Amino acid sequence: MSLISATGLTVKYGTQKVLNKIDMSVAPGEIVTIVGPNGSGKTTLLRALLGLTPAKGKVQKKPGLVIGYVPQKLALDPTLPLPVRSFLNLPRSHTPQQIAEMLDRVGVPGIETRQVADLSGGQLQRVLLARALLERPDILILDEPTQGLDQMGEAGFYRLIEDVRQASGVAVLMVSHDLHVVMSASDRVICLNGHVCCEGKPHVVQNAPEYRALFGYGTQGALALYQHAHDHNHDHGCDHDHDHVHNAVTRKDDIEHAG
Ligand SMILES: Nc1ncnc2c1ncn2[C@@H]1O[C@H](COP(=O)(O)OP(=O)(O)OP(=O)(O)O)[C@@H](O)[C@H]1O
Repeated sequence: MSLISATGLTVKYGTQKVLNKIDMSVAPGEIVTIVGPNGSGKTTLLRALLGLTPAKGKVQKKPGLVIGYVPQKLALDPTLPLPVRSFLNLPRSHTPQQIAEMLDRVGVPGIETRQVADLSGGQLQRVLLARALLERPDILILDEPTQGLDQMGEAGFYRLIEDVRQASGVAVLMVSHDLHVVMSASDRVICLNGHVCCEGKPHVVQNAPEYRALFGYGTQGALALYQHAHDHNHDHGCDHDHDHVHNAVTRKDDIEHAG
């Protein structure tokens, strides 16, 4: 049984349909990454799954599911004094030993007394991850967890996620722009553009015309890093017009079966 699933999930902001009939799920222990261009609805999908954004359709969660959520942005007043230890004790307190062990586990040992506002981007991401993990989640939901990190920082963070999964069996659903790392660190990739353009194992998705139409070899073309042969068939891809969802879903099915 999946931990969390969506069926026909649709979100509108005013008249703008941001998500159209999304079907997706995450199984126990799986690392699933959502990729898609800016504004394609990635954050909205996470928020709808979490019940933070009103949506039509169905979200089903395993009974008693514990979710560890790391949002894209931390809404903290930088002038407010907030040591790491106090931050990690929100919303529930933990023993000093639990906190010390968790900080060690995520690679930032001994920073309990540092101010959250003074942390580097990479340290803050790890503290946010520690806070989510302290809740002993069945699934981590991470929204662009490596935003603002350099390439080394990104790679290190994804290695850490993989280690955490190995050690605890936690499932991971994340949004990422770091396609190069995503492709190596995910069990499954969902390519989103208002609807699910394609999904499957990373190597299957990266060869899908829908994926190439979105990410191609352009500015975000991390694909070029590990695939140099040019394929001339990448023009007919994920349609930005949501009326063509039926075609995209058919294509999605083809890809899944091909994988
Ligand atoms: N609260 C809101 N009210 C109105 N429109 C919104 C709201 N939140 C998001 N949107 C719009 O919905 C669309 C999808 O936004 P979303 O943040 O989910 O995209 P995204 O794929 O996460 O983008 P990015 O990669 O830039 O983070 C965008 O056009 C955005 O402007």
